[in-house]
Amino acid sequence: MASSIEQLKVCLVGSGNWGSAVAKIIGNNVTRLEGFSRDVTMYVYEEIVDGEKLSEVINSRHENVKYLPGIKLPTNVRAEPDLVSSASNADILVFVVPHQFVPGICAKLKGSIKPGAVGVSLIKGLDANVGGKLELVSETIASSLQIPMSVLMGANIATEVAQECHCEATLGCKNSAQGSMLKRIFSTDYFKIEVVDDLEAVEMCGALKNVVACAAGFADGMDLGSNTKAAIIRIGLVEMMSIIKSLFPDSKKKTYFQSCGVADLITTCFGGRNRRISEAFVRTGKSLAVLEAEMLNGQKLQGPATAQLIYKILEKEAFKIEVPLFVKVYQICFEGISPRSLLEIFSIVSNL
Ligand SMILES: NC(=O)c1ccc[n+]([C@@H]2O[C@H](COP(=O)([O-])OP(=O)(O)OC[C@H]3O[C@@H](n4cnc5c(N)ncnc54)[C@H](O)[C@@H]3O)[C@@H](O)[C@H]2O)c1
Ligand SMILES: O=P(O)(O)OC[C@H](O)CO
Repeated sequence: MASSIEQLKVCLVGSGNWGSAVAKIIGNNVTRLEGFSRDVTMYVYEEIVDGEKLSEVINSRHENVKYLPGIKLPTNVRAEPDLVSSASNADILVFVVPHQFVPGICAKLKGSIKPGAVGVSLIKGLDANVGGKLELVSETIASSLQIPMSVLMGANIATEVAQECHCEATLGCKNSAQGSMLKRIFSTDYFKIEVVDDLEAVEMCGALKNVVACAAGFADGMDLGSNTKAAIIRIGLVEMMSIIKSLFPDSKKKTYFQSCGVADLITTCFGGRNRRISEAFVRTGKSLAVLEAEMLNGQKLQGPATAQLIYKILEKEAFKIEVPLFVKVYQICFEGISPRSLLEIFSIVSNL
């Protein structure tokens, strides 16, 4: 960490829907908190929107018109299309890009990070290392950039957070001083943060709930009703706990009662894009890739890719756990089996 008299500078690596909502929070917080620089940079993957560069639109109108329209960003948040320039003098790096882009971003940032910088990942997804073993996104970033990482996960539909609806989130952090410091930059009177040290379980919850959301969306697409969706959420939670316990035996049960656990699972199965696209997948018969392109306006899906990774890892490790819901979501997304086969999970479910 930088010395206490230095003003800690924050960089958001990412400027999508969630990145922009969090930029609003951090941009406002650093203007009232002691010890932080007012200047916040936000890395923008440059694109042209209605004939203008998105980074220039954000800097002139203080609004991310593509990914978070209708929400004003603080004027001290500066959009920067050059990744290395945006991040190289930051003390706190907030990673908030779809997980698909993490390896490319880390490769570009390697060697350009300020000594003593710390990172926090808001990314809900998983990675695999060169040996094909599961790797947390926070681990990928930590090992690639040689910085300590924390994670922030929770029931946080970005637009609702940006509209200042009451929300909670879980900060997974192994170092209590870093946890307190990070809590300060994210906390507001409408965004409540709880710090826990069960980092791995917090991050895994954030990634795995997207797979359950796909199952919830398939059920919605088949008009199966609320009771069936509740059963899917329950089974999904049991399977999430089973996967997490198998991979991280020291993980704690109480973590599931944090915002990152049950709460995020519920919100994502009702209000998230993974649910929405999965419903459309059943109703229209179009591919997930086509629906992602047609319906998400540049936003990315995380659930199907996470289902695929988990399936491959469980297969490779020959795990002795039963996760029929996770397997069905993978098979529906990638092997062309009928969404109706999801109903088969009800005859083979495991219990807590
Ligand atoms: N949106 C939410 O409600 C929400 C809430 C909590 C967590 N999250 C998580 O936050 C993470 C980021 O999601 P988001 O919603 O901010 O993003 P998003 O899906 O809204 O936007 C996609 C982003 O990716 C960028 N991009 C496209 N191609 C790129 C490339 N090649 N390299 C780098 N960036 C590229 C786009 O410019 C855009 O900023 C995800 O892991 C998501 O699961 C999202
Ligand atoms: O829109 P989703 O499905 O990516 O979910 C958004 C958030 O993760 C909910 O907390």
